[in-house]
Amino acid sequence: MYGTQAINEKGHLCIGGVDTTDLAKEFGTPLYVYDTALIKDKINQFKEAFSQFEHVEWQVAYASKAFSTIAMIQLIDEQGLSLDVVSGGELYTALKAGLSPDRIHFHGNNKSVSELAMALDAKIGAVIVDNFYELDLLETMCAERNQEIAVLLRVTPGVEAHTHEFIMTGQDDSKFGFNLDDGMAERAVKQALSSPHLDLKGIHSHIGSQIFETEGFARAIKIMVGHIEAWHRNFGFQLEVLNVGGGFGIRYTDSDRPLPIKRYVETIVRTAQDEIARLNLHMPALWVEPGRSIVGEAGTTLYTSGAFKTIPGIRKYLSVDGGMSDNIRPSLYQAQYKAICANKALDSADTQMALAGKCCESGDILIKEAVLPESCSSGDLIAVFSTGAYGYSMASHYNRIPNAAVVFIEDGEAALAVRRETYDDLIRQDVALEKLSQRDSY
Ligand SMILES: Cc1ncc(COP(=O)(O)O)c(C=O)c1O
Ligand SMILES: N[C@@H](CCCC[NH3+])C(=O)O
Repeated sequence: MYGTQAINEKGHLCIGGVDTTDLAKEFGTPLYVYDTALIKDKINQFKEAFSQFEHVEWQVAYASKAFSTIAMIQLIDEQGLSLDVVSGGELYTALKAGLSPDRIHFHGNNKSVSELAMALDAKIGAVIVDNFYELDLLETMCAERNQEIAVLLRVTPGVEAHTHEFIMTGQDDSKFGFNLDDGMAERAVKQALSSPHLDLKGIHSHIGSQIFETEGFARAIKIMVGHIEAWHRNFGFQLEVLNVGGGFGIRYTDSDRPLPIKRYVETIVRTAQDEIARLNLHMPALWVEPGRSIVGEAGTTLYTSGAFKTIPGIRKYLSVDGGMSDNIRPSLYQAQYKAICANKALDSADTQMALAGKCCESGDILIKEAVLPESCSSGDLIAVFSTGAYGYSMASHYNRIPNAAVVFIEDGEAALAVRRETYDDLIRQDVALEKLSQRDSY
């Protein structure tokens, strides 16, 4: 159980005081349900952990790739966090939600001219520059507009985080960032410092995602600060911001043992303080970019079960009304999840079955070895936990399945945050070819 989750006297899973069977009736399934009290609790854990350190400036920029909607950005705004965006779409959502542009940081390894123009028009807080192509492009665009912009440079510290290969990002062989080892980062720092329109504030690294230890962050900081000291000595680079990215792990299944948020933050602050003091540098502001650790555990997906089949001696398949179209992570990363039968939450879960999605793809299995009550069958409500990060945001229209609705729950109230797509929404952008519409019928 996570956050405000509880089981009521009817044996139904409740979130924020609301019976999930009522949610399913009102909003339909599949349904992404967010426990906003838990999101706020995670945000507070970051704030409290940083606030222990009196003389440290910090910013927590929520990584909106994990889950970006107008309602979510409004919540981030209300909580006073900054925001990391990685595309024109995420930037547009943030601006439309009313977030102050100076709190927006723009990431991405291939920002287009129009995306950078949108960022410059809005006068966002910082662009995190990923490569030389972007460094040149941004300088040219700023020169044309006679505008200055704050930048950080994304560097790859060569640290391999202990996580799935596809979500490791800090190693040398990566599409992201300037390598520290081969001198590319140093060249980029020199170029940015000599650029009349780029205000180089600092450097950024992100070593990966769903990380369960603090050592990788400490190593990355030590490596980065070592280089910063050399750049300071050699050409007077003054670091104002050290951004160590996101990647803090969460609990998907009972075997996941994430560290408390406080532990990650304390390691980051103490390592930075120690290294900065050791090398006699000026303490920079510390920025982090958590995505998953803010929204992951707060999201639960509700499905209705339908078809089932039992292959004697092999396994039972119970299919639900969603799948890889609303949660690609099991098929993409072999990610593990836990489910319960939300309308039979007090029945003992003792029967192993595969929880299958409805997409036309053998790999569309949400949980290969789900353990559910034996009686769990068609027409039941299945809750899959910890789907708040990279579920909705990575949803697809595969098999032309409309995107599920999103509700936010707080204090016994459910508020619709994203309407369920309709079939008409699906074909809204389709253009019928005139030539074909006018043809004689065969
Ligand atoms: C640059 C950057 N910052 C932040 C994040 C957020 O990571 P997480 O959701 O694991 O906290 C990511 C994604 O992994 C990222 O690439
Ligand atoms: N989308 C990934 C991780 C994000 C990678 C972003 N750099 C996941 O679901 O775990």
